Amino acid sequence: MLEVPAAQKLILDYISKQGCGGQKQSVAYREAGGYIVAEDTVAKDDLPPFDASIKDGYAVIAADGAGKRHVVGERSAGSPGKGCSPLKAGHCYRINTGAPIPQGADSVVQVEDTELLKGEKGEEVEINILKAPKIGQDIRVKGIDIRKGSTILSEGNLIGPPELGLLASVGVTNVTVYKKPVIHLLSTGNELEEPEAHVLKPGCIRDSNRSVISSILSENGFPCVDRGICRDDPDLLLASLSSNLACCDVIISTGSVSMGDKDYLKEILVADLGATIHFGRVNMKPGKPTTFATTKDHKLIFCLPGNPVSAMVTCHLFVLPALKAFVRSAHPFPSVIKARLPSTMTLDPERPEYHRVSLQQDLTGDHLIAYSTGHQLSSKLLSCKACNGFAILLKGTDKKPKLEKDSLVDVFLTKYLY
Ligand SMILES: Nc1nc2c(c(=O)[nH]1)N[C@H]1C(S)=C(S)[C@@H](COP(=O)(O)OP(=O)(O)OC[C@H]3O[C@@H](n4cnc5c(N)ncnc54)[C@H](O)[C@@H]3O)O[C@H]1N2
Ligand code: MOO
Repeated sequence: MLEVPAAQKLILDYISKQGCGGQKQSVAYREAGGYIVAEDTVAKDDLPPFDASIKDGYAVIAADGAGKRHVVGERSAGSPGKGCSPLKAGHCYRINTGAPIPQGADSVVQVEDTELLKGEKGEEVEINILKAPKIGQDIRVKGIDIRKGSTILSEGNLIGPPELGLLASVGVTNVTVYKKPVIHLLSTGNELEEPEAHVLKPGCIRDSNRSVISSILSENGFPCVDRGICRDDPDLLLASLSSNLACCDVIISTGSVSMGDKDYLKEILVADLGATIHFGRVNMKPGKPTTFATTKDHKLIFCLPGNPVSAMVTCHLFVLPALKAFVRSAHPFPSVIKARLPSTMTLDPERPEYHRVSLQQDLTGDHLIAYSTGHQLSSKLLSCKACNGFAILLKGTDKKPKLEKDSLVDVFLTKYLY
């Protein structure tokens, strides 16, 4: 039975050795959120494209020093404003934040450092500058934020909100990214019904795994195709797997991988589809029966355990890193941080455990506090509610059956902390 890090390494090694993924495509920048940049992207224009005022105030000639100025025009953002002659000594323009600096001006004085001396018909005529201005004061020079031709996004960058804003601000409306895998998701089990089932048939339960997994994937920028529920019937399973494999890069299934007499998946994968099973058991709780297989044409197949918590945990630990490696993310694994236990925690005597925790700030201490989400039964999805990480706990031994209060543990982050 493989340990979790060895299983993770095996998956990523396979993806990199067999060259799974890594194909490039051009996408409209409005659709590019969640993609990984495949080619360095350069700015088409300077930002700002002209010298601009940082303050609402007056554009002046610094050498004129403090004292009186005649107001000869105005400049507002996005419009030419009034007056267009180059600024002369003793004159100034009224200017707004973001407006172009008029020709001849070399400094901006914020309105708070001036006083109005004379106005006529609602127009300013003369002002007094209270403090001698410095050259360049409150001017955002052309290209200071981004230089035309400079690299704004590099290969490997994840496109999120600021990256989209960068593309927008320099007019790059198409970007080359790594293609996302086509992912097909299915549940297996005779007992499963759709969540909409009003009254459950005897012995049946509602399918929650597809909802959880498709949501984890989409939260991480990977849409998937929902292929519904497949019954525990070898012919149906084979037909479903074959038709899915014909048009996807990755299959994620849940259920049917343990030791039951209806757990047909592994057998079908090997005997009927000629797939290779790289591992079929992992030394972890939950998630022991997690199975990773590949076809001859290098499609990835993740058969996750049916138990809802096991499916969720293994999706985070194995599927997401694989999908991120497929799109050449520089960071396929989420961060692991140290957190403090607020109370004693009993260790599982059989397997290393990925214990669901809710990380919370401790205003007095130097670490986050990892509160257990309660009973850790593999079926109990309530133990995943408000969980933002998994505490990685070693198997308990006679010598060390539990961790003491205040112990520091490694926590695998599954969500950003707000
Ligand atoms: N003899 C053994 N039995 C089991 C072992 C073992 O080592 N030896 N391992 C156990 C562990 S650990 C797990 S985890 C489960 C996983 O089994 P399967 O992957 O074959 O999953 P199923 O048997 O189909 O389902 C398990 C459980 O989860 C419920 N389920 C399944 N699919 C869904 C779904 N889409 N939504 C909600 N709930 C689902 C299902 O009804 C079962 O209760 O095997 C143990 N057995
Ligand atoms: O491995 Mo199972 O996921 O413990 O219930």
